[in-house]
Amino acid sequence: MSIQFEEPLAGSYGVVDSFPKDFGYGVEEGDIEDSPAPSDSKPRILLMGLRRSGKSSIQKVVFHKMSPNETLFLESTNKIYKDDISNSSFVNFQIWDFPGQVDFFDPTFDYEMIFRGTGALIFVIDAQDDYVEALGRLHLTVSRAYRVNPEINFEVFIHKVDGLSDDHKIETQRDIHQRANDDLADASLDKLHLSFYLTSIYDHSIFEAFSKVVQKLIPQLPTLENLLNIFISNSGIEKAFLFDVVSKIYIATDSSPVDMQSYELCCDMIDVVIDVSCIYGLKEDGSGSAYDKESMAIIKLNNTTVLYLKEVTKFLALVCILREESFERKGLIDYNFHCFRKAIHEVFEVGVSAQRLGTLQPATPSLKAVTHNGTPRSTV
Ligand SMILES: Nc1nc2c(ncn2[C@@H]2O[C@H](COP(=O)(O)OP(=O)(O)OP(=O)(O)O)[C@@H](O)[C@H]2O)c(=O)[nH]1
Repeated sequence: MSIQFEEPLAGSYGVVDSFPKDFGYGVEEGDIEDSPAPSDSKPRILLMGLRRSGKSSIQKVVFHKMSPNETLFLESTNKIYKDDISNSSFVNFQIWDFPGQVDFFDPTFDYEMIFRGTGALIFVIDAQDDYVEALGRLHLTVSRAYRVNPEINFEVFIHKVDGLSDDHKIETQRDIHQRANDDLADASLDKLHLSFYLTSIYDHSIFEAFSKVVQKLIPQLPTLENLLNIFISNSGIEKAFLFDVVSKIYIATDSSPVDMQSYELCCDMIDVVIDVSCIYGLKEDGSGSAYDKESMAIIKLNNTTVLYLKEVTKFLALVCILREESFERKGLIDYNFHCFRKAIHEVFEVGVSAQRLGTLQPATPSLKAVTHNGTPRSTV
């Protein structure tokens, strides 16, 4: 990998001469848009938890733009609801929303089949309720799933924390963490790792948590982070997120720490851009798309910060936060962005070709392979 710094422009910024091209798969290029994965072989993200813990609300708010208040009227889920979101999103998964009363001892419930093709299991606990029963159910669920497929990422959403004070949130998280891990230790399941998140549909925490869940399932994540690091350090940018536009999940960011405010700002920018584009960007007969190759936006804030959004792929947008003085070198930023965009396309094209040629050797061969929009797909 070589990066050239352009001398006269700025001491510390430069032109990105080339991004790394060989990402380990090293095969011919292919078409990024075709070869969709058959829907049943897509990896699953399971949403499980007790009744009324908030599973359907999470799925509707994150992937279907439902406003949080509307979830008050959601009916209870009675059977497994499979939501395939890959037509509109980079997130090429099926989200399976389970009814709260799922019974592992019911012979018609084929949990072996379900867990075998699962990438992540999200267990939702209602933090506003007594969570003793939920902890018992969590233990039963994860221990069953782990025995069938130890590759699953186990994620616990301590949900509805909007009703809790800051102290109470921390105490609840500590208590749930402690009890859940004690239960696992008692069952000699110390290797089973649980990750915990405090979430609410009434703020951005649910999008942030889902971002982290999805990132763990993207085999190219280190490459994407590396590309973002190279891009921002050569362009004088403070923070950059690669967003899945439809869900506002960020699938990668540079390695500087994420602060919630920056993330919220970037999410809000996507909303503004898509809303304005829907109103004023479509053709007179209503045809066209609110998000396409031409999509880009610049928002200057009153604190000398600039937000810069640009289209990367059909599903992805780059949103950057930078200072006004750095934005004076817009030409340089745009040139570096051009190289960055090309590299991102190559990452996913290479993945698709490898899959087509059957030469891909992902980190966990039993589960992950790359699909047309870049996310892993099950090979079971
Ligand atoms: N305060 C608060 N309420 C929430 C949150 N998420 C969901 N809810 C509410 O919780 C209630 C239950 O939500 P659902 O999404 O139907 O729960 P579920 O887990 O899918 O329920 P079942 O389908 O019965 O398993 C609804 O009234 C939601 O509005 C949250 O983050 N905060």
